[in-house]
Amino acid sequence: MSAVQKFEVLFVLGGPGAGKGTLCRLLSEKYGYVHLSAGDLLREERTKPGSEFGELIEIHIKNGSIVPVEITCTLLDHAMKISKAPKKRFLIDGFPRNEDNLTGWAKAMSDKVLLKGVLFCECSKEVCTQRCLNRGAKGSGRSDDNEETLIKRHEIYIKNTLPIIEHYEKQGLVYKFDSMKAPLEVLKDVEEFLPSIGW
Ligand SMILES: Nc1ncnc2c1ncn2[C@@H]1O[C@H](COP(=O)(O)OP(=O)(O)O)[C@@H](O)[C@H]1O
Ligand SMILES: Nc1ccn([C@@H]2O[C@H](COP(=O)(O)OP(=O)(O)O)[C@@H](O)[C@H]2O)c(=O)n1
Repeated sequence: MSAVQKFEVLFVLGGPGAGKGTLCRLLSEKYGYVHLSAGDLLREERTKPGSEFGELIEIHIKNGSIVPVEITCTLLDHAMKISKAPKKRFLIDGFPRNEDNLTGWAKAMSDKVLLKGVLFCECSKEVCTQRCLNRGAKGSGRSDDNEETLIKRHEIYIKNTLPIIEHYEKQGLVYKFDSMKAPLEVLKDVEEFLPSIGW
């Protein structure tokens, strides 16, 4: 009897506005990897009629704080299960973002998923902030692309997310690249890394 094939996952982390979503979209278009953005899934859940979590999610997003992992992990798990992509290779964007995300994921998902690595989009706070403000000015419609929330998002990134990246770094799982470069250059750098994980 053959062993059940696990879903393969790359986490994509970096500051708010570092370009995680942009990179994931490029990779997904070119290679067919499934892009799952934790933030997008939460925003979608927030607006579902009758969602019991809508209000709680909006409070966290507006405040720049992190939604409890039970909610986020359930959304990710469901999205992975219903994915029809032929190759079960997932880019999980913006997760895990704090200790609660990390432990909740390990508890719920470690049997089903093989973590292949962590892509770390390195970008200065100034550039990240400007990108989010531009995104807001261009009509992202996001309740968190404003200066006040961005200060909090950045603080949470430094205090809660960087230690998660360090945790994975100790395991030799992190691939760092300069996401201040133009999107296609970022893509090219990441493409050099992919063969090392067999993708
Ligand atoms: N490498 C890049 N160079 C310039 N602008 C970028 C780059 N990557 C993303 N952007 C722009 O910056 C904003 C934030 O990018 P996004 O991919 O949504 O970041 P994140 O998912 O990390 O929040 C978007 O408006 C996007 O078009
Ligand atoms: N794992 C996650 C990811 C996002 N979020 C929430 O969603 C917001 C936006 O996250 P995002 O990944 O879409 O955007 P960026 O802040 O990376 O630009 C965060 O500030 C959190 O409030 C969360 O609670 N938990």
